Amino acid sequence: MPLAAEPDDAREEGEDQLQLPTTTTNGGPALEGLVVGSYCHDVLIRGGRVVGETLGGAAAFVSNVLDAASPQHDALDEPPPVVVVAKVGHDFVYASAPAPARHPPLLCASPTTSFHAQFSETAASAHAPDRELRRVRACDPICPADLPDRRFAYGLAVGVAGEVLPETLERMIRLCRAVLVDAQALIRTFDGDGAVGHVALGDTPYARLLPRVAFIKASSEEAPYVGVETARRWCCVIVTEGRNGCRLYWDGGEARVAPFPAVQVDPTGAGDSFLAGFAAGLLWGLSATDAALLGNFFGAAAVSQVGVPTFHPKMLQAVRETLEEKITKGSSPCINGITFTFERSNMHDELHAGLQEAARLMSEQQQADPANGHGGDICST
Ligand SMILES: Nc1ncnc2c1ncn2[C@@H]1O[C@H](COP(=O)(O)OP(=O)(O)OP(=O)(O)O)[C@@H](O)[C@H]1O
Ligand SMILES: O[C@H]1[C@H](O)[C@@H](O)[C@H](O)[C@@H](O)[C@H]1O
Repeated sequence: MPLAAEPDDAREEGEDQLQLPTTTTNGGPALEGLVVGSYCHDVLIRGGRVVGETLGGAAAFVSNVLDAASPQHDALDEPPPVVVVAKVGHDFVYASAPAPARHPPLLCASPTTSFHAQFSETAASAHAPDRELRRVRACDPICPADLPDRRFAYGLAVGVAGEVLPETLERMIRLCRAVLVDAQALIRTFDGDGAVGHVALGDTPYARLLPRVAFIKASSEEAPYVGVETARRWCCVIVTEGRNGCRLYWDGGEARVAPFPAVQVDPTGAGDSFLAGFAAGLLWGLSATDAALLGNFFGAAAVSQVGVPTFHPKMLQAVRETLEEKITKGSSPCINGITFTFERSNMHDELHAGLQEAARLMSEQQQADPANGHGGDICST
């Protein structure tokens, strides 16, 4: 399978002079990540009433998880760096929220992207959306020239409003050893009213880039537009299934990965947090199927709070201890290898059990602080 495990070698003139990732004190390459996608304003509406206004944009959820869950570098005692390329307007109201404060966006003359999420009064089903999204404002797209001129260990293309242009994704592929893509960045359409729809990936200019992407993640609703059977010939496809966990499809195999229990108060950002947890799992050296456990864990954490979640230090400590205990010292980050391992390892079930313990701490935290997440339950009827 042509996984882009090395920086893409079809480079443009001048790109050979780009700075390679700096090396760490132990001689290994610094696993710097590149996240591309804009922050946005989310307005949550239910029964015609605004029930929440939050920071949104996949980049906010993704960087929140990567900062919390990436393995710490032994020598530096801090997670490897993540560079976020996001755009907002002067009207952006969340500049001091933790994720944008750590990863400041580029300021544009156009307004911040804004979504209205209309929640259904009835429970969602497997393939029916739990909310209808409308893009009411759109910031400028992110262009290739907005990306830093250096190489990264991995990249996440996580647009929400069509801001990751095909040429920007192509540039990411050139700069990053492995690129993970959220299908929502590629297949969303917006009608005159801003209502979000989907187009078949095969009919977009992104389709030709798929063989140079390592992983594409889609929700069950988006999966038919991605075309799992075709896409899996090119890269590993991950389909998230809400409270049922997820499935992985690669050329020659597939796996189902069990979920973690959660009391869902707001589904927003579940897919974003899943993808970041999955990437963090690869950084820890897990196989793709094992890394999806960490994806499911952070997806469950996201739905337990309204907006971008806050992780309790005890819960994060439990996650780290589980990973440190299960992962053999010296195992190299999967994302940094020549090829990826997809199959579940023989410690998959133990890893699930260890993370389940951390999930228990998370739900205790939620019960102790029901207002956690800025204002209650968006979902229940
Ligand atoms: N109710 C839930 N309970 C436990 N885990 C959940 C729940 N909902 C979502 N998750 C976790 O989050 C992952 C992503 O969820 P989902 O499939 O709903 O993505 P999505 O539709 O892209 O989400 P969003 O668009 O809201 O970000 C799931 O694969 C699962 O691991
Ligand atoms: O903040 C959310 C979130 O990033 C979702 O993943 C995306 O689907 C929405 O468009 C966005 O408003």
